Amino acid sequence: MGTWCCRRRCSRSTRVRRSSPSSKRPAVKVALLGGSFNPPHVGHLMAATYVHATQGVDAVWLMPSFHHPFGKQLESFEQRVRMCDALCQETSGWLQTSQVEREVGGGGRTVDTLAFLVERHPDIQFSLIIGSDILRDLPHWKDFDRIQQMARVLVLYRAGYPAPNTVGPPLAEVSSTQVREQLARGMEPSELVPAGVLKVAREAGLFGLAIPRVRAE
Ligand SMILES: Nc1ncnc2c1ncn2[C@@H]1O[C@H](COP(=O)(O)OP(=O)(O)OP(=O)(O)O)[C@@H](O)[C@H]1O
Ligand SMILES: O=C(O)c1ccc[n+]([C@@H]2O[C@H](COP(=O)([O-])O)[C@@H](O)[C@H]2O)c1
Repeated sequence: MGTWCCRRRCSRSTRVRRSSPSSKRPAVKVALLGGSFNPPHVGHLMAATYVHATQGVDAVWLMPSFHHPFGKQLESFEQRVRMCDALCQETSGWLQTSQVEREVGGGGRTVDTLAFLVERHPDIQFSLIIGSDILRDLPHWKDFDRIQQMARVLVLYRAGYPAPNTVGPPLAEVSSTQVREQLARGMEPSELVPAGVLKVAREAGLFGLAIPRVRAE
């Protein structure tokens, strides 16, 4: 019986268990939450927590975009991965960061990422989480029909974006845009972003923040 997680060199102790072909274990269930994560915030954490708590999944993987399909200008992939890792530290280990979009390359289309993951992990059943704000963009997504064949799509009710057939109650009214705006005004968005995520952003001077000076002895 091996263990598996979304990153080859995962340091977390709570990895997703993989069932061997001979065992009768049910398939491992993983929900994917793709996004810019520029930066990750408590809305992402609440969305992932809600799905983990109610939708019968073993793990949730944050999938930061490597190339954003609509060309959004973002902080570097490496720094967004570091911030996602810091968000994952808020959980017992069921939330993990996947760097799969770097591996897949191309235009960052979700259908391509999902096809890659389905082929790589035939023993995992995937769900795809999207917030209800995304519904208006779906006509511009590549092959959304094929996505629905490969994964159960969970549309969460993002506060401010009511839509039919969403799952669950309205989630937090918070966005990365709001966080970036607060940082630009010199405010501390400590109620919107976990402290560990803010620490990464400050130390790396992301979002126009001044890098803290190290005082010489
Ligand atoms: N507060 C929230 N409630 C529910 N879903 C959310 C929330 N914030 C983000 N999401 C969902 O998480 C995914 C990734 O979102 P993303 O990283 O683009 O964050 P964002 O806050 O929308 O960013 P930005 O303000 O930069 O557009 C999307 O499916 C989005 O709908
Ligand atoms: O597949 C597509 O065509 C597609 C088009 C736009 C966005 N997406 C994905 O949707 C997720 C959320 O995007 P965003 O812009 O809200 O950060 C992220 O994983 C994107 O890669 C996917």
